[in-house]
Amino acid sequence: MAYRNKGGGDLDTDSEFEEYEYDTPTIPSRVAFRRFWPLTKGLRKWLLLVWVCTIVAALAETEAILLFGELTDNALNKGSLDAFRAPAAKWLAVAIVGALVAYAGNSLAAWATERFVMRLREHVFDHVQQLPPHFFQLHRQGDLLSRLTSDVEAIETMVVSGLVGAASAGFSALFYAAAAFWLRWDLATATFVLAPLFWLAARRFSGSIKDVSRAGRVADGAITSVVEESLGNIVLTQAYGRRDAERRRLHEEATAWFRASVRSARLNEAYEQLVQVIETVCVLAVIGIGAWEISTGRMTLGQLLAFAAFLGYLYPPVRGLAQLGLTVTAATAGAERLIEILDVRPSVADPLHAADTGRPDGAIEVRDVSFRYPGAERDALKGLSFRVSPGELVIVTGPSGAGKSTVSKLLLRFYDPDSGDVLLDGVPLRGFPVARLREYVTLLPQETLVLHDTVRANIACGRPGAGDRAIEAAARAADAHDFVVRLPEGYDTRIDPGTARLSGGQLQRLAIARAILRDAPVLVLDEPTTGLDAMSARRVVKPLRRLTAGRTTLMITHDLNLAPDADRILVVDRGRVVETGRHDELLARGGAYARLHRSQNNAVMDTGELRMPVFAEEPVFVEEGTGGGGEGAGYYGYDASPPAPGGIPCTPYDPYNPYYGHVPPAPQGDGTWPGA
Ligand SMILES: Nc1ncnc2c1ncn2[C@@H]1O[C@H](COP(=O)(O)OP(=O)(O)OP(=O)(O)O)[C@@H](O)[C@H]1O
Repeated sequence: MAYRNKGGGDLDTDSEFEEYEYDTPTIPSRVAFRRFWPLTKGLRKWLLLVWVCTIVAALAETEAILLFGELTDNALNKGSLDAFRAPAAKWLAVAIVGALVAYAGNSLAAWATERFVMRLREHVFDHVQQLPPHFFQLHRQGDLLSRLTSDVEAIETMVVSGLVGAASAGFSALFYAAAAFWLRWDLATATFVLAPLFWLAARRFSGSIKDVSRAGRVADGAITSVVEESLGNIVLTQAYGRRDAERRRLHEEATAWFRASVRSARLNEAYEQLVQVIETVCVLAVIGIGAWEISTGRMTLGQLLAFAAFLGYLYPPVRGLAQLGLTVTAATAGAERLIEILDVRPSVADPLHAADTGRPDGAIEVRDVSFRYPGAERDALKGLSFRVSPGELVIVTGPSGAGKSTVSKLLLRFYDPDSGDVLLDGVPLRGFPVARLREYVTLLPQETLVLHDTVRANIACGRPGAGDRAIEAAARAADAHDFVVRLPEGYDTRIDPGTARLSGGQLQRLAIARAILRDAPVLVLDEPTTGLDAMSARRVVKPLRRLTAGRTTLMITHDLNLAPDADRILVVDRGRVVETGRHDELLARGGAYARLHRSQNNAVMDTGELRMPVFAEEPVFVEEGTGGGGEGAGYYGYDASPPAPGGIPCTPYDPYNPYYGHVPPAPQGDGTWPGA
């Protein structure tokens, strides 16, 4: 698969990387057919039956035309009603049989092709779902949508026209031609000499039609992308007055589509008109030769009319066959786009012999792992090594782009390392079937993923088949039950990915409930508090602690407020672990972690109120030495627990308490917090 840089030049920055897109390979129609042929398994017998029906229907029409010749010569020419009855009855019977068979054949053809299209859609969809994350960064979502919808429909056209239309046109042309030869071989030969003209005309147009169809499909994908991206970013569009810019973007893609559509219509029309002219030449040739034959008495008028009728019937299938080439060629442009996707291989595969481990304890070892994203120029991880014991909570932190999220992708086996190994309970992850591994390792991603379904289904997707009690228990443990029951339909309230019904923090608590229900021995939390305001972040801390208790947890975070809770902290930089230890050890060491911590704290302490709880829990004044509220010397804290014996009075540990670890300031005269 070739990468193409829209701007040209070498691939060197990430943003440039995003600009890359795949070049759709061009393939001949027969290769496209061969590629999708296996999907017709089980349907082929029905296709054969469709063909039988087509043959019978074409035979019936041929017979009807012969009866028309007979009627002309015997009944019309002689003006005899007696000579009319028998052929007329026969014609009617043949027409009824032909109609019934054609109806049955066409209905069966529709059933078989729609079934095929359904299979194809599911096949492509299923395939896309296994593709690695970078594939989705390289393809715009709108383009993928258009491939899964309109390009699949193009294959439908290919199948309907290719398998059913070709058979129908082919058999009809064959029978009408045979009948025409049977009637008058010399006349038939004279007219068929002109038949290759149809084929030549189709050939002349097919290349251009394919090009223009391909351009149309690409433009169609681009339009869907622009619309989809624009609707997804509607707030940005409206708030920053980007309507004109968005309109221009749509206009550019729509112009490409407009050009392709107009050109396609012009090409098709030109082809149609050329074929009309060829047909007229053929008809004139037949009438000329026929007139001469009748004048010499070698042919009756009935024969000439029947012959002309055959030609009249013959041209549509012959034209159809030539046109069909064009239709199939155009549809192949859609097939190419699907094949391009089907050719992308998932980055990981199930092992031939799966490890038979049972539920693991959750010991993780990352052993000298190096990894580079496909198409990237730099390693994301370089010789990364660390271990996590069962039940440990390890925080992975470090500067942006250090490789933290890449670790989570390797742990869930979105990718396998290029060298080194990731092991779970001593077994390399490659030894686990992907589905089983993901039962053992649960990811809580940064963005909260919501299904278009009820709250209940959104929690239950952590463990399909979970009962209502288990769902409710998980929701309670995630501190979600109270707000869920206040929703209009409680657990049956429908939510969707863009829901405004629930806040970011509430959605995060639903995600925690889902992870609690999944009950995996290993958890990977990717920035669990990022994107949440201080209040919401504070509210997910308790549920997070319940979730991580007793599980091996790798928490990827920039939020060092959570760090004192961790058994160990790994500081990752440029794909390697540069420091490891507990929060206080690392602070005392004064290295990379201390710098990160300082920069974060400076940023936060500058404003102070960022970490100030606004209304959730009233700070209480704790009298020194008594542990109770009251007047006199003491400190402000979030609960009434006594200060550390002999130490500086300070609030009990709470990552979101602005005065945690500091001597609290004196209350102001009006009872408010200083700086509030
Ligand atoms: N799909 C991708 N293709 C190519 N390079 C990638 C891809 N995803 C990430 N990278 C690169 O790999 C490196 C590590 O990325 P990663 O997302 O793991 O960093 P991170 O530490 O999680 O950063 P952040 O804290 O900003 O999320 C970065 O240089 C990034 O640009």
